[in-house]
Amino acid sequence: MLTDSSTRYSSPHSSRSIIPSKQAASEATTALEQYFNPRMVYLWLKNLEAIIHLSQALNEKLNSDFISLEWAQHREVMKSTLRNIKHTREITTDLINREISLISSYVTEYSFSYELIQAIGIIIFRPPKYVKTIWDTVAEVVNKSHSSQQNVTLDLSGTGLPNNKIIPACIKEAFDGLTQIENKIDPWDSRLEELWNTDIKPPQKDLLPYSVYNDVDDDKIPYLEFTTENFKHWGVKDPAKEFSYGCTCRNNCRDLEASDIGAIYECNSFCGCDYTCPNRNIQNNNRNDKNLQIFKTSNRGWGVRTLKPIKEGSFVTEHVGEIINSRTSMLRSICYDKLNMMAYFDLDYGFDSERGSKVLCFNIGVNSLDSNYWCNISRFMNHSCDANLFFVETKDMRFQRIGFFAQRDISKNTELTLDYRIQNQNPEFKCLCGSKFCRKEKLGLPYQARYAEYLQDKPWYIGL
Ligand SMILES: C[S@@+](CC[C@H](N)C(=O)[O-])C[C@H]1O[C@@H](n2cnc3c(N)ncnc32)[C@H](O)[C@@H]1O
Repeated sequence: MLTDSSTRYSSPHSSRSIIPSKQAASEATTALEQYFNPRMVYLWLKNLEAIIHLSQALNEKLNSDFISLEWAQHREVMKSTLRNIKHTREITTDLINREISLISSYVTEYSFSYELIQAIGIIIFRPPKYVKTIWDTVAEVVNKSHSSQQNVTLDLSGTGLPNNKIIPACIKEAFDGLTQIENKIDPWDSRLEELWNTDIKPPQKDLLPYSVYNDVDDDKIPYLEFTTENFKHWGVKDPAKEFSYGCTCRNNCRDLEASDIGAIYECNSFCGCDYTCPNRNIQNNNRNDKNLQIFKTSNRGWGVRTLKPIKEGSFVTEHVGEIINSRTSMLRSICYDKLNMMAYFDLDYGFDSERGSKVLCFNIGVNSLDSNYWCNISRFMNHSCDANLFFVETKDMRFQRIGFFAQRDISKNTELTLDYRIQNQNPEFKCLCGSKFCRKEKLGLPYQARYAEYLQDKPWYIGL
């Protein structure tokens, strides 16, 4: 709990107040200015406001520094953020003013409502159909828990994960409140759709960092925010010191070691080598993704291809997105899972950065990389059972990074693919990679064994 009393916030629905420190408030403002576009600002601001109204427990658990800013401060922060932030999209003053006024009108009209949630989602984040589906999904999960009068367990059967994910009571309480509001209010407002449809312009060519090609249909790439570096969502703790360990390679890592748990790591400050070590490509930002293109595939949505040949072992690009902690990832994944949206990349597999200990259970206490919205080109890379890229992780003490490297020589105009290893977790995934090694029906270990064999003796993690 915070101690300094520069700002005091009292929710009208609560007898308690939260007292943030000056530093926390200023950090929140800085984070907003640096990282959030107007849509995200609204999304998180209003979701947090909503949470205050709906659940004390959740309020304490989530982002208390930020929640505790006064509403007047929110507005000021929002305004300056909206005006100063750098966009990859065209955001006009008129749009900003209309968004502010629409949100304000919702706050006045409904205090907090399902409609407001929709407005937030639409204005900030996703087209209407996604918001509706997310809402229905969450409502379904929560309703189930009420009808059975017991904790709801997310069905993880078939994922290969322990089937023990219980939705905390505070989250159920929050969504229950929202569902009650939903029942009272007409769930749709044409103003929202109108705003969505009229004001959000497709990305301007010169603002997009990559070329885009579509000769399959008329689709435009989805509304996303492109970024070149990872950033941390609220509440993400840096990895504990114990997370890192150094290699004992000799010869400045020209004789490389393999990794222990199926992942490959870059060298770090715990290693004996120096910055000239060839196994430090991600941290030295040696990526080379200028010649990549986003293109529409005939059967798997968008994909990425290279317009120039790539040599085996080259560092192609980093996987960039938003680093979230396990709580945030659990909240988001309730929706993402059901919507078949991309899962996360777990950054510190096997290590709980919050408690600083090893974890046995996948995904609990670990930070993840979410590139469903903030992303770079790697977000469009499709899966292949015979992928031409592989990934390497850093054990960076500030936070980890993921790099994609060429598994073999890749000729120009070839699609770049990753092995999501998804069939091991989700047998429902219908792979359309078309490779002769496709494991549509060959799941599990046989493939892994073959993969290990394939990788043996390949010095493929050295950047060229
Ligand atoms: C990381 S996204 C890749 C970009 C995606 N194609 C798009 O248009 O946004 C992952 C999604 O692409 C699709 N996908 C990727 N590889 C696939 C494959 N081999 N077979 C079928 N679908 C695939 C699936 O819908 C998956 O959830």
